[in-house]
Amino acid sequence: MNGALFPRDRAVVAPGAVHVPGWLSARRQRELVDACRGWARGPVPLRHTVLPGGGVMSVRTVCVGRHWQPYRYSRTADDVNGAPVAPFPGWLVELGREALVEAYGEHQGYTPDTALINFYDGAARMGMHQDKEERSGAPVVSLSIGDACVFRFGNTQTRGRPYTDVELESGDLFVFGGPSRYAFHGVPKVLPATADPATGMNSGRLNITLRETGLAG
Ligand SMILES: O=C(O)CCC(=O)C(=O)O
Ligand SMILES: [Fe+2]
Repeated sequence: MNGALFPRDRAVVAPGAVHVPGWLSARRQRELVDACRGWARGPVPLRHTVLPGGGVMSVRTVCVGRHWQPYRYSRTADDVNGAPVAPFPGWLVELGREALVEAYGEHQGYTPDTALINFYDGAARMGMHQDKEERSGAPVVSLSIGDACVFRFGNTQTRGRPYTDVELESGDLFVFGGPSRYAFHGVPKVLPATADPATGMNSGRLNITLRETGLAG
């Protein structure tokens, strides 16, 4: 938060992985929360993704642009209600570009076409995984709003160590690209009741990741 007692420093967590604390203003956070609430109302509802082995993710997700299900993208939410997903708005492309300029000093024509919007309650978490359904090697832009969490950012080889635990707070930007694009990462813990209601999130954590899928059509 901008009014934090101890300002947190920007950090390069690994080559190509940049954490920018407090990047989103309170107003932008509220706008994003409103937009995400709208997408959660439809045409595809928030859902707990079911994994091929039968496991159910504790996070609830809705997608924009393309729908993600393990482990592919489609234009329709085939494992939810079959509806076409909401279109990816131009302002979110611009936000992604601004994020890359902030992280790397340039955006190199970044054109994200898909967002995964994850809602975490206090007990939700996300296991270590790679984002690798995209054909494009462009960076992933991650925005966090609401309750803080522990974000674990690892290496490209294994789910385990070495990794770095980063506390992501409301308004934080995290970008991973280049040599870190396919690093394993996850959310071992949400820190309940740390959200400032002024961000529009009374409880829980909202995370938005922007991706360039590189898929045609
Ligand atoms: O919630 C986060 O910070 C990470 C989300 C994530 O890794 C994903 O949606 O693939
Ligand atoms: Fe991910």
